[in-house]
Amino acid sequence: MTVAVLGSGAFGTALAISLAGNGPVTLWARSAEQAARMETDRENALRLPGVALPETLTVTHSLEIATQARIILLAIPMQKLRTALQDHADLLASHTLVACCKGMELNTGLGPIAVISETLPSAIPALLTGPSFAHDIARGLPTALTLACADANQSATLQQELTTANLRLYRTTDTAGAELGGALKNVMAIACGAVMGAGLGDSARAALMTRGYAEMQRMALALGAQPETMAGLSGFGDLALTCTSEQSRNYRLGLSIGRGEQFDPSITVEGAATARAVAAKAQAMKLDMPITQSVTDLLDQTLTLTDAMAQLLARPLKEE
Ligand SMILES: NC(=O)C1=CN([C@@H]2O[C@H](COP(=O)(O)OP(=O)(O)OC[C@H]3O[C@@H](n4cnc5c(N)ncnc54)[C@H](O)[C@@H]3O)[C@@H](O)[C@H]2O)C=CC1
Ligand SMILES: O=C(CO)COP(=O)(O)O
Repeated sequence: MTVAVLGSGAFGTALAISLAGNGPVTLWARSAEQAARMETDRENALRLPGVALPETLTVTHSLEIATQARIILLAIPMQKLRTALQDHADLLASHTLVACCKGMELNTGLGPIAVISETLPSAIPALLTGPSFAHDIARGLPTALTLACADANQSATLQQELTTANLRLYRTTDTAGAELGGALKNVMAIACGAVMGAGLGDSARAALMTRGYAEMQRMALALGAQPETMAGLSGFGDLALTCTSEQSRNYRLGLSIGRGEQFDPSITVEGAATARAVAAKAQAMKLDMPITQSVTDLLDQTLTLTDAMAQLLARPLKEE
């Protein structure tokens, strides 16, 4: 077994299903009960109902078994990643660890690659990111993602090993760009959902996506990312998907804000903590990121959507 996936949520299960088409894959579930249920039912009824688990996919609660694999995909939410790595440092050290989360750590402003490097310096950190919904991958629909690893040889090897029949990977060594694209687009998806939920229209959303992309680039380029990465799958591609589809949880959180409805707090919405982390980082870097700041204020309920839109529209006129 070459590959294991840690985290049996929607994305981890979908990736494991797709990778199982290449050969045996182990999916690690944090809960022993869930692992047993998935093994028996051959389905992740909780997060990915209606999709059968292939025979080459084994679900386990034993991290000793899962970490026999050389390549470990970490399908764990960004804000939980550090704890998960610390809790299992002895078993995960020296592996190739491919983070599959999209976000920025709230207390540190770091992305998943930096969190892996800080926590487990002997591991080889990489990132799998880009436009893809778990249900689409699990159903075998065509998907293209970005595999980012600072080491060019590792990046090429991982690209080969993690590409499947329906999951086409592009590679990059620009880990900063890949991380920031995935983190920042979630914030913009909340903004777009809010605008659509409030009935402000498709034109307003297109404006937000475009100015949101400018904001994403402002931070990413200041942090050393390549413009080509931002224009690729992990940046523009994922922004386009997440800001326009109700499959996105970030977008749906925005919709509920725009409609004045409650949102189930148990649903994983990476953009919420990330908006706050990005806003703090932007302030520290003296970067102008008004959409991110508005999303943070909306989430904190210190600003209404009407006032947020009025503020954005009243900003000084400038060149594009
Ligand atoms: N669902 C999707 O369509 C996609 C999700 N992603 C990313 O994948 C990441 C995970 O998202 P989902 O799987 O959708 O979320 P989810 O909410 O379905 O599952 C999260 C999983 O993480 C596990 N987990 C939480 N804390 C943990 C800890 N401390 N140690 C070990 N495991 C822990 C949970 O038990 C759960 O199985 C997020 O960063 C998300 O942005 C990326 C692309 C698509
Ligand atoms: O990252 C995703 C699509 O690429 C999934 O989006 P959500 O986390 O908003 O559901």
